[in-house]
Amino acid sequence: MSHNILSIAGTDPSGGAGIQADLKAFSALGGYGMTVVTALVAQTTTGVSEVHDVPAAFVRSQLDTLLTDVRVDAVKIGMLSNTEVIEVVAAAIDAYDLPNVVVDPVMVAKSGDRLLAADAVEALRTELLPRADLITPNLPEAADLLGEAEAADEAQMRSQAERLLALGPRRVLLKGGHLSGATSTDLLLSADAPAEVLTAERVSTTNTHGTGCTLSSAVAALRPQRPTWSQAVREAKDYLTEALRHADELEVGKGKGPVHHFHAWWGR
Ligand SMILES: Nc1ncnc2c1ncn2[C@@H]1O[C@H](COP(=O)(O)OP(=O)(O)OP(=O)(O)O)[C@@H](O)[C@H]1O
Ligand SMILES: Cc1ncc(COP(=O)(O)O)c(N)n1
Repeated sequence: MSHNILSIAGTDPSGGAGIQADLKAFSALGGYGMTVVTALVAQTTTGVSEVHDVPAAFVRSQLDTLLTDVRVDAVKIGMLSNTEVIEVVAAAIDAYDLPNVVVDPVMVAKSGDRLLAADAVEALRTELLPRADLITPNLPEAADLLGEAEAADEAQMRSQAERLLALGPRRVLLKGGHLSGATSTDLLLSADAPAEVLTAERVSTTNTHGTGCTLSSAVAALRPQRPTWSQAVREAKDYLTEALRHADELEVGKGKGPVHHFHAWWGR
């Protein structure tokens, strides 16, 4: 059986993050990829120069057009720009009863540029988080969602993940990529299963553009093919680590380059 995986996100012309990264991960992991574009972003490995938001009504039009035709087996949600777009996406999750909803609460690109309006964090917290089967915040996003300081160690990550779970998502994957050390550790917390610590070797590379997009998309692609969320998340993390290990083989741009999707797949 084939699986249709939808990305609702913004673009990256350099192909390392956003919808372009999502499609690469879906394809490499055996999903049929589809997209609803929320924002056109002029960005590359060195940063964002301009953002052109797609009007919320046209995001709705893309969703309605697609979802009245095609069955969706999992959804990855990335950059949503503003409150209106968040409301449209939340309404579509309900109206079409979308399954396996993975929300990557994208707020700020690695370059420091904002991808979500500051006044839209509240809508993300109240409208989208409770509709998510899994959320995948990094440490600054977790802090922003909770209105707290950033976690500085694994113990603080654990207590923040618990408070994020209380905001309504079925599961939380809190990513520790922004901490330092020999390993890069994430925490998976859910209401109905024991907490899991996912540890991987910290790959020595500056080519980390789109790691968050890749991880959340890999989970969405794998979830319909695996019996549990835990299994999908663990394999997605392995996939990302492999893609990071081969990132330096690519020659893309002068800044933080992308991870290597297809090599990651060949390595499996
Ligand atoms: N150098 C690295 N080596 C191995 N894994 C890493 C490295 N950097 C990040 N990761 C992993 O990549 C995933 C994304 O991590 P991170 O916390 O950096 O998220 P992010 O900031 O959302 O990514 P992005 O900036 O692309 O949105 C996590 O699983 C994290 O553990
Ligand atoms: C459209 C879009 N979505 C998400 C990210 C975050 O990825 P990163 O933090 O690695 O730049 C991005 N840069 N662009």
